[in-house]
Amino acid sequence: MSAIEIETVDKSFGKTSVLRGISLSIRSGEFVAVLGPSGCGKTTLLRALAGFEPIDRGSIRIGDTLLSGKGRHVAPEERGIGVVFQSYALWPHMTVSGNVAYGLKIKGLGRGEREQRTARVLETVGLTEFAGRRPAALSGGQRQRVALARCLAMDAGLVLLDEPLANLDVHLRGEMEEEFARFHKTSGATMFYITHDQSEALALADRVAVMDKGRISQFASPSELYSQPANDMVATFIGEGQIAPITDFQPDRSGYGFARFFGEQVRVRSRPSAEPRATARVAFHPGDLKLSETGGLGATIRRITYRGDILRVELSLGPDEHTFFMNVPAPARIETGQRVAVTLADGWVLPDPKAEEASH
Ligand SMILES: Nc1ncnc2c1ncn2[C@@H]1O[C@H](COP(=O)(O)OP(=O)(O)OP(=O)(O)O)[C@@H](O)[C@H]1O
Repeated sequence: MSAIEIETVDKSFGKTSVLRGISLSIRSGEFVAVLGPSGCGKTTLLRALAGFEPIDRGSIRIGDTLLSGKGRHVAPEERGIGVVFQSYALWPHMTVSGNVAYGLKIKGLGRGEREQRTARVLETVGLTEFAGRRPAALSGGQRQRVALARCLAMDAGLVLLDEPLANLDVHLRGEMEEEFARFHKTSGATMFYITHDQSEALALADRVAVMDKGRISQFASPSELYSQPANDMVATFIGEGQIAPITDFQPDRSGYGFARFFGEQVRVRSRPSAEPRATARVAFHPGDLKLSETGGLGATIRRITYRGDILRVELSLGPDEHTFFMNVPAPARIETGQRVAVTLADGWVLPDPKAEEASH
């Protein structure tokens, strides 16, 4: 299976620009999730990759083959791409094995090979005993597995999944996440997984492309998105991130530095290339604020929400009473209205947008 190169793809519907200069290099066998708020263009990108949607500009390649771009548009059925939609798209009148074998028949495979291959992929996805059932007699998760089996049978080196878990209950979602991970491992296929659920994206993907208003905001590993967001959108979208102003930022060129957080000196992380700045902004998560017994910043507890193993605490901080959220391990002896001292244990200094612009 070859790598996928999506280069500066634009797509508009009438006057609405939906994809704006999308570029993504996806490695062979990689599990990539595309994550973003509703309407940001995720499905349109998937449809462009699958060949259901012609693009206005740019190109899409698999290996050396140009699929879309420069006056060329390869038809969906000729792209060798498997697609799993949330609505499953199974034939209701066919059995499970009929659904899996159908594509093979169209491909011109003889009966013997069809049956053999169908039996093999049904075993891979654990559906052998359901081979004779019709889709109506299957659970949502089982239908998903039929759709996956179909991709496997067709030897799809690239599998596109559009919100495949959206119709499933929470329990089944967990099981199917494992199923997708297993499928990825055993098939070696490249996976392109669209979702607006970040826990799904972060749990499954090698790299996540965060989309915002038709652009890629950041394309990075889950841990990099979480701990080194490239901009405000990613910082606040991932992991309940928050942003606060800092002053007197002094980086030390090793990826760390010091700054003043509401006047208190804190240690922060930044890009090693970051320059000193009189004012900057720091991104952090609710778990990065800690209650302190030995001094720190004065804060007032505004609200406490019980979340099982943690308490989610809403605080107001600093002279302007900024609102922030902090996680406190439960149980804890704190109450609404209480004055407490907090410290910022970890934070990431957001890159300077002006410096970014200058470097491009
Ligand atoms: N065929 C179409 N004609 C006109 N506008 C369209 C068409 N398809 C999508 N759009 C518009 O393009 C934008 C992006 O839609 P898209 O379905 O790609 O977003 P999405 O990120 O997948 O959203 P969601 O998570 O809600 O499914 C939306 O504003 C949508 O209304």
